[in-house]
Amino acid sequence: MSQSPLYIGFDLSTQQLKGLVVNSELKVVYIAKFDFDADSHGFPIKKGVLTNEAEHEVYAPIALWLQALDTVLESLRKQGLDFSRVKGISGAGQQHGSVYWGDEAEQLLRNLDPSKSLEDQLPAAFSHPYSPNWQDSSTQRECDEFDEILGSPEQLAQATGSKAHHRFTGPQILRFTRKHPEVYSKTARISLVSSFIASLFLGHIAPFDISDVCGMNLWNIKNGTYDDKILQLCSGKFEVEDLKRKLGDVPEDGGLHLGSVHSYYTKRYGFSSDCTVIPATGDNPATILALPLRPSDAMVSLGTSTTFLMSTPSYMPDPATHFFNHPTTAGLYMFMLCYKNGGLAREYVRDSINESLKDHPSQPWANFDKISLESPPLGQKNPTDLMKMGLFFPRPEIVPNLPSGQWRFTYNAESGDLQETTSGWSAPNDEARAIIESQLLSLRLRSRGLTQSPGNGLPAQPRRVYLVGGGSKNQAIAKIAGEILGGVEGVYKLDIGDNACALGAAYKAVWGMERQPGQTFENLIGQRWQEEEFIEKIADGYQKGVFEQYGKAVEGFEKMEQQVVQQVSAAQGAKP
Ligand SMILES: Nc1ncnc2c1ncn2[C@@H]1O[C@H](COP(=O)(O)OP(=O)(O)O)[C@@H](O)[C@H]1O
Ligand SMILES: O=C(CO)[C@@H](O)[C@H](O)COP(=O)(O)O
Repeated sequence: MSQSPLYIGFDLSTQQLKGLVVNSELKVVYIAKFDFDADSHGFPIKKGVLTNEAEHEVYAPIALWLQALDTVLESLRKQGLDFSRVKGISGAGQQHGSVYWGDEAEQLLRNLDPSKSLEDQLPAAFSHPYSPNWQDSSTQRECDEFDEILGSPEQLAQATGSKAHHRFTGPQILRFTRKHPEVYSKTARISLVSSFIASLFLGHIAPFDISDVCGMNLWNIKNGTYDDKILQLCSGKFEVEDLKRKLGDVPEDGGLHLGSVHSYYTKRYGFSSDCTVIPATGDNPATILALPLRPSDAMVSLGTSTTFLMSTPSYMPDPATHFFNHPTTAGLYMFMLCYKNGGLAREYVRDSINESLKDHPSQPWANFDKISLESPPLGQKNPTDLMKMGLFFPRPEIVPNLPSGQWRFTYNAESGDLQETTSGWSAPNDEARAIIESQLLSLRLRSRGLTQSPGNGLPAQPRRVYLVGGGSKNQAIAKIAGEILGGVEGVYKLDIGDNACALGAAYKAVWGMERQPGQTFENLIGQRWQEEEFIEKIADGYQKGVFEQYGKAVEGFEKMEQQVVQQVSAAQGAKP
């Protein structure tokens, strides 16, 4: 029994690298974490990234991730992991980030020396030492060009699953060709963060993953190929064939055996030489693999970003949302909403509440949670009071596309009257519940086309809402999520809380290695899944009355967003 196989999932996210080990029964046996700000040395980063505010650039040093990988493996060894039992490795990478490899990359990867660290020997493999981060918003010009190339943002979304977004890899590459033309011409290959993780383990450059490639604005989802017209645009003044070589092929099978782990890992850590690398995917696609998700379920990932995820057989792209190929199952898609102002925006409110109370409790969220739970929905002490709602964006937002700023409104649900005002607002306390509500109302507004009535005359809503990511520990958020999003069976959290994407990546490795011919991910994981052990109900879902009241608030919220977008466009002199 001691030799039973183990599988590792790595999660290379914005603020940390995690390694999580599971057995064939899907039980977690080891977890190691490297927090970029707290545990790294030699990088002047904040929250995992560097910024160049003048150009709205956000990027991460790649050498930091190399330091993190050896440290996480070392930590697993110290915990007693017998690496020889590990039969498969997969990973989850923050989406859209790109890694630029130079001419010597393949040779350096092939000849990794186990007596040296990755950080000591790989920096020369990169033509550029930084990876543009998903929080970057430097590519407005390129996004405009991408949105036009097929005729409209709608047509780009129809082809690639998304309209152009600042963080998407295609616009980022086009900007790179303009800002760093010499470096681009010296770049042999481009990886996503996901394929970068797989490459480090393989000892050569791994292909893109079938789901994560959809985060580039380059892949035609229905045709299953790169879109030639878009590639032509993306290559800028360079040859399109050269860009194709840099990007490489995209295998369709998310469980493909890419090859065995490089001898660096067998010699340095004791991995078995038959340990197999399975394609790593994006952190959001990996998150939906952390449980056998049904098409009627919703997941909300409360990480640095907030994302809303559903698995669906319907491909219904729209400029306000994202569709990706499902990471394991052909014919299914992942629907996603993504917000930049997630965890860090909530932290600002949390910190200003602690500051105003001059109270810095050991559990920093204690005051924020207490105040949110004591505040009535939408700030309405009486049903006739005006609803309070706002937008809280310390960083430029994705949906809606707005610059950083704060806007506060009151809304009369009976008359439809909406007023921009701070009167009646008591800052910062009213902002605690308001920021949670604001983020969740936006999710409800944009996902309502995908939910259905569960029957018995109930309104359309998810069957269950699963919360994952760092914020899933938060009781106040869970309660308000149930009130706003509903969920006939309730709001749940995974037993492993904020490690869902690493877990999904580990499950992907289990499936890749142990599946029978033709066996789907859902079938294999569904058979081994132990609901009572793996998930916990943390809040009620649908509650009659409050759900309907929030339904009225969604109408006001939509109006409020439109008004702010118009105001900002008018101020910028652009059309809305
Ligand atoms: N108790 C809590 N309540 C609300 N948010 C929390 C709590 N604990 C952690 N967080 C949030 O979780 C975020 C990190 O989540 P995580 O999923 O680990 O991040 P990543 O984006 O790096 O994957 C932090 O930004 C923090 O604000
Ligand atoms: O840009 C997106 C998705 O489109 C982000 O969700 C990134 O994938 C980073 O996620 P976290 O670090 O917050 O997990």
